[in-house]
Amino acid sequence: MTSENRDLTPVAAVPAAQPTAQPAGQLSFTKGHGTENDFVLIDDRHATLDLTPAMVRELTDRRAGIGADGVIRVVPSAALDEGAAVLAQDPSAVWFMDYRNADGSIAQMCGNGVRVFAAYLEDLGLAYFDDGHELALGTRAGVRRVRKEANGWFAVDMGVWSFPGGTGAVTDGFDAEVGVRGLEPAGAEIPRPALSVDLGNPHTVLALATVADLERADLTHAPRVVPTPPQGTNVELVVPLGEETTVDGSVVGRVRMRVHERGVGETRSCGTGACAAALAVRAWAGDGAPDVWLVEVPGGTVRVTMLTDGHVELAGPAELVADGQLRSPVRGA
Ligand SMILES: N[C@@H](CCC[C@H](N)C(=O)O)C(=O)O
Repeated sequence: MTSENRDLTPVAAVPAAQPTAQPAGQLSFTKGHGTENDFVLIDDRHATLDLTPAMVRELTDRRAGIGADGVIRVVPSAALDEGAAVLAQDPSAVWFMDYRNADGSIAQMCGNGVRVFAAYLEDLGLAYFDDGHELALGTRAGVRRVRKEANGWFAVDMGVWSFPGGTGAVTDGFDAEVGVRGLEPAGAEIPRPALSVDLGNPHTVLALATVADLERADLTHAPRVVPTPPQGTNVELVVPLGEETTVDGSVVGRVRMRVHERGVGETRSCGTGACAAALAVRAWAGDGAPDVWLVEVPGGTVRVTMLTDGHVELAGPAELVADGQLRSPVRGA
């Protein structure tokens, strides 16, 4: 089939009598991950599922449920209140990534999730990436555009980023403080200067001196951020690893990162967090710092590229690993 004659029209507009993708009492799912940031994916193309926070907690439970860092639901943009702004921005963004953290909370954006969502849409036959096709999709942070690279990675334009502390507040490179357990002897938790970065969702980046410091950090407890962000924040601990020249002569920066995610805890990767880490380290490095950064996380490596229009691009793998069906209905109690 060529790109000209594909019909990827969402089915939100079809009459209610059409069969639903998720019949009552059953829930089919797919499990996927992006650099080991893992998700339960649900095909709700007919927008029939009332996904409650309690259901999300049941699904993501690593002992009593399927287990994941979050849940991602495929739903037509036209079926959600938040989808109206997306469709006004780009009418071709017909599918919406309804992302939930493992604790049931809603987040505006998930960078690894967007890539896995794109792979899932492709697997469902709801999107294609051949012929260099770029997919527009809806998120709570606005429209995101995704393309597939020759190596199978997905590259996402993550939109406009900012340092919410403002240029004045970050002239010395910091606008917050973060205390992390495990860094100081005898349980002390000394606040260290950090930088807030907005990727549609909130991040606070703290630089550490050595990889040994990074490994010593205890992220079983949420780092203490001051001032306390009203809606919480994701905290990235980073160690800049320097710059290297690639075979094509370009210079890339390298960063090692661990993350404590809002609404989840420590995860093995965070795509928006990787963008925040690269943006912060690049700002701290000053003029002449590279525009391309490889961010090493416990679950793999992603690439972050500064685009010319004030946007940032995230690229990395997306894997679908299993399809399944819940044996008992999700109670959502
Ligand atoms: N893992 C995601 C971020 C998910 C949302 C985050 N926990 C929040 O609450 O903002 C990513 O890959 O970006």
